[in-house]
Amino acid sequence: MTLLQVMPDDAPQTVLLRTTDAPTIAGTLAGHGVELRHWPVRGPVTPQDDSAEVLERYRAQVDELCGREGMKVVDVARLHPSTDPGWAEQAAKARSTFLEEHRHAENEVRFFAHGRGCFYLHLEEKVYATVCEAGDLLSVPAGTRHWFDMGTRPDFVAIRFFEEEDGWVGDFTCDPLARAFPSLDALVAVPPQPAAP
Ligand SMILES: CSCCC(=O)/C(O)=C/O
Ligand SMILES: [Fe+2]
Ligand code: NI
Repeated sequence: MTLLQVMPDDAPQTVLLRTTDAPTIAGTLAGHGVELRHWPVRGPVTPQDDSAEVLERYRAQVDELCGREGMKVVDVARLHPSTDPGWAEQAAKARSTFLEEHRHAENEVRFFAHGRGCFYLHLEEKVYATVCEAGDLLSVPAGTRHWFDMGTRPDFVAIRFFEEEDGWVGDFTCDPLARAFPSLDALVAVPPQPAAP
């Protein structure tokens, strides 16, 4: 389930908002220029399905988005749990790549075709932890401070959209704050609180 948890950037244990309500999530993020939309999920993705086939399933939406937003490069980032020796080490290395706060020179546009991951968006003086799941299309404005957690057991397939070949390159802020915030595993382990009457 898509989830948003908002925390002050200087008090990671203080939860200002925690919601799984899709309109509330989209509305809260839209107030900061971040778009969260949904595409219908076109079937499950298994580790055996190749990336070109996954892209082909979303061809119409991908082409429309590229035309509208001037995206020229599309790729598929993915990781699935495996019993292969060395997988845990490979997963930990992949995870650490995105765990430090960074910015990109272009919009970060990602569609989850499978699994989940959490984008932590550092907007003004708050952190918006946004857990995306299959069907979520997130668009984060260029220059937004953020980091990404794929969890200790990464399982996701994400279509990535770039304006330039090197659009994925991050400019790291060297701010260690990311380490103080709840991980993806911790965020999804907490059951949603009932709404106040
Ligand atoms: C879900 S795609 C991998 C994460 C990524 O591309 C990125 O830039 C995270 O900040
Ligand atoms: Fe990023
Ligand atoms: Ni998987």
